Amino acid sequence: MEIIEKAPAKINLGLDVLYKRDDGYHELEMIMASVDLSDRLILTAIPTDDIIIKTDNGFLPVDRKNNIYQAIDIMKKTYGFTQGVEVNLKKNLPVAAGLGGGSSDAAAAFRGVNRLFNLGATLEEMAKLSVPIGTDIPYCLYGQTALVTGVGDRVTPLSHPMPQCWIVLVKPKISVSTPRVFSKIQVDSLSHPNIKAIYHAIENQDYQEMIQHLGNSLESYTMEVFPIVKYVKNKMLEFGADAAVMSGSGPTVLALCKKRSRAVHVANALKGFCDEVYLVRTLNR
Ligand SMILES: C[C@@](CO)(OP(=O)(O)O)[C@H](O)COP(=O)(O)OP(=O)(O)OC[C@H]1O[C@@H](n2ccc(N)nc2=O)[C@H](O)[C@@H]1O
Ligand SMILES: Nc1ncnc2c1ncn2[C@@H]1O[C@H](COP(=O)(O)OP(=O)(O)O)[C@@H](O)[C@H]1O
Repeated sequence: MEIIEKAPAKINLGLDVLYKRDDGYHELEMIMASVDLSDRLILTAIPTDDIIIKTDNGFLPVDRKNNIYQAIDIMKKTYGFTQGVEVNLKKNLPVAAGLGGGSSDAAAAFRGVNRLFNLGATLEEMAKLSVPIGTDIPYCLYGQTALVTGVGDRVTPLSHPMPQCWIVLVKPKISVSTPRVFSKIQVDSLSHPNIKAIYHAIENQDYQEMIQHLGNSLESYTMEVFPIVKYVKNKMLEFGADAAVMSGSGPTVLALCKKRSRAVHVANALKGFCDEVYLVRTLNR
């Protein structure tokens, strides 16, 4: 039997870093959503007690350094199934992009193993198990527009998905290390977006109000170190995006457009500057 799971990219419409916690992590307040650009995992039970990962992306680790491996391993240790698992990973998401590619793959592995062996694990149980692997995984397990707080472990789905729109994702040809960004920021010097305003705009399904408040505390650091990220954001606005904001720790910048024709125009214009340009839709959930 094989199980197919999609691993959609996550975006941060709002990301506020509140303070550094005693455990060394940062307290965050975020509004996150998912888009229709996904990795695909095919999970198959195997008789030997192994976790085997095969992927079309030759740059990814396929051992316990892969988030998928860690997710399956912790589920095996927690729920005690004896069979092994083979995972075929079709990698469509850019790596180290700020789109939660590894985290979403891990979330898909949690869901897939749960289904493959009928473990009966709840979302809450899997989210709790997932935090040591990656603080973005709890959101990816829920996969719907949500207020996310704590280190990323407290997920509160909103009663409405973010208003439908077209999104242009542009990933400059650089990789940004999330741990490095968090180790370098000075919380006192960060900007702080109004997360509550984004939250209420989405609850009111008010696209025009929502786009007024998008923001990301981590932009200032990533843009200072990688000016190309600021350049991409400015070009998106210059070519007519309704709004633009960096996703996560970057380097991907996302542009929101209500009209498809405008999104196509922005995407085509940005292809003149970056290779990795994706025209996507919000997942309506
Ligand atoms: C910044 C965000 C925003 O959605 O996404 P990305 O940019 O990674 O996509 C996330 O908070 C990232 O989630 P994730 O990529 O899973 O990070 P993790 O591997 O858990 O953490 C990497 C390192 O970042 C720092 N970290 C992470 C989360 C947090 N709330 N405070 C932190 O200080 C810690 O040093 C941690 O060791
Ligand atoms: N299944 C996976 N997909 C992508 N990256 C992975 C995966 N497993 C482990 N990694 C590692 O995680 C790091 C980037 O994770 P990723 O989630 O793509 O970044 P981001 O959270 O910024 O989107 C890379 O160093 C990559 O080697």
